[in-house]
Amino acid sequence: MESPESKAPHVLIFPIPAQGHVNSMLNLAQLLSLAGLNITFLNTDHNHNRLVLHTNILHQFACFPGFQFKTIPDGLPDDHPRAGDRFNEVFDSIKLVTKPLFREMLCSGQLNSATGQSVTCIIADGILSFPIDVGNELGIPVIHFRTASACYFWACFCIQDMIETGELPIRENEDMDRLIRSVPGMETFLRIRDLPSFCRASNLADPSLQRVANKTRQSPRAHALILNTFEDLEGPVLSHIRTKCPKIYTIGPLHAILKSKLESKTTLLQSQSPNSLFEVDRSCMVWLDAQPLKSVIYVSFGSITVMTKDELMEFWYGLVNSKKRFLWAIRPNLVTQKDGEGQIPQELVEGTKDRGCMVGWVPQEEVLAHQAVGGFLTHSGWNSTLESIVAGVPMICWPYFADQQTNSRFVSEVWKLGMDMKDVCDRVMVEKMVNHLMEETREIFMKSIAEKARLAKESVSEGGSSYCNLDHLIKDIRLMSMATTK
Ligand SMILES: O=c1ccn([C@@H]2O[C@H](COP(=O)(O)OP(=O)(O)O[C@H]3O[C@H](CO)[C@@H](O)[C@H](O)[C@H]3O)[C@@H](O)[C@H]2O)c(=O)[nH]1
Ligand SMILES: C[C@H]1CC[C@@H]2C(C(=O)O)=CO[C@@H](O)[C@@H]21
Repeated sequence: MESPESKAPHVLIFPIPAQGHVNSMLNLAQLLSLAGLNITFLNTDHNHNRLVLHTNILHQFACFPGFQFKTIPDGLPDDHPRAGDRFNEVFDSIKLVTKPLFREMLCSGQLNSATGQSVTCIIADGILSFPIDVGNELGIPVIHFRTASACYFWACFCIQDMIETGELPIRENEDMDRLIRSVPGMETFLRIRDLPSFCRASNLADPSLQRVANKTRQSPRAHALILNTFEDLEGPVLSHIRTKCPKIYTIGPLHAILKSKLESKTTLLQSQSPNSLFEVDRSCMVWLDAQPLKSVIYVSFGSITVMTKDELMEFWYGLVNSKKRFLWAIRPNLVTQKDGEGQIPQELVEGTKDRGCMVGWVPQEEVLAHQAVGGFLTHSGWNSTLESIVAGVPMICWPYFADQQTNSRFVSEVWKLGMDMKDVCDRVMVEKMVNHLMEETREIFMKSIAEKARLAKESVSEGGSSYCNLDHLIKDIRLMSMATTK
């Protein structure tokens, strides 16, 4: 017999094991916990250990009696890099190892909440479809949460149409600046080079292309779709997505809505730390404190970008030659091949000593909010893009893969929040772009990003679209749980 308490919603949250997915899902987990829901956050063993090692995450969630962490293997050895160039291996391993365990965990009741409640709703990463199958089998509603942008989601949704109209696969010697016609709403600005990176495959059977196209088309099977975006940013594209997925909860920027909800809860706010899988080096904040207002370009390529040593050197030379101050987060596994190894040229050593600061991993939200930061050279990961918008920091985009190619087109051409450097990596271009952003075009970009920052903050404030949508989502989850435990 179910007790009345068993009707309290118990939400299982399950991200794929990547920083950009884990941190936005953790933000959502905290928001739902604040609303009094029981939450189980299912992380891979590997990432859970990294989170525990580098953050105070256990302490941060300890105040929520209905919250628990559970872990599941991703099937990979601990020393696997899990970086962008090898992420297919992560997906293969999830399919082979994690998928059957996930089903088993739900069937066996291992994922019941701390108080014994069974799962009443699953919020699963939108790039995975097996949680929908498991949910259907067990009568548990599943909500898809796609952590990337809506513009990318829509481009992925249209891959099948691009194939049918012959726009894909991209032909040899194709003009990458040719406009794509089969993504409704983007006909006037979306070029081949701006498509999700997986569309660059010459073979339609390419596993990454197949995955992203197929999984995106599964979202209408979910009870609803959560997107970490806001209506005033991606309204037009959201209208298109709504024709396929009518129930969409736009509740972003999640980091900003969480911050605004925590503002009145001083003790909780104080215990917050970045949801980082890497060790945060705070020494850069001391360095930033000593720099003049808006003088620093912050450089980071996120958590899974990899580049060659030669590419790194082009960025380094460009930054030093620009004569601007720079803060560069260089992850330990950012550089793949050990090409061009040798001594660092003296001019780089000197230029960095005078004007630069290089660390492994920074507290990015704090860095972007620092008064010394005037620009962001980014890989255009969606969290970074949203964090930059909220902080009002214009961007230079150097997309690496996935949604980043599309995000950077929107940042530069649609929203006019910065410049796109995609497919180019040379020191002269880096220098030129940095100088443009930090000097010539600075006022224009600052004005447009300040307006977007205002809209973002409005959306997460009481009465704003994301604020209200989060309330609706919570109500929906409560209703679902009453239906599932009847
Ligand atoms: O030194 C650093 C660098 C990054 N971050 C944080 O790490 C996150 C990075 O996320 P994101 O910008 O989204 O990049 P990725 O880590 O590359 O995220 C993956 O997941 C995102 C969400 O799906 C996608 O948009 C990206 O393309 C994909 O690569 C952000 O919250 C940053 O604040 C830090 O805290 N310190
Ligand atoms: C590792 C990448 C494969 C696709 C994923 C994604 C998506 O939602 O499609 C976004 O960015 C990347 O982290 C994921």
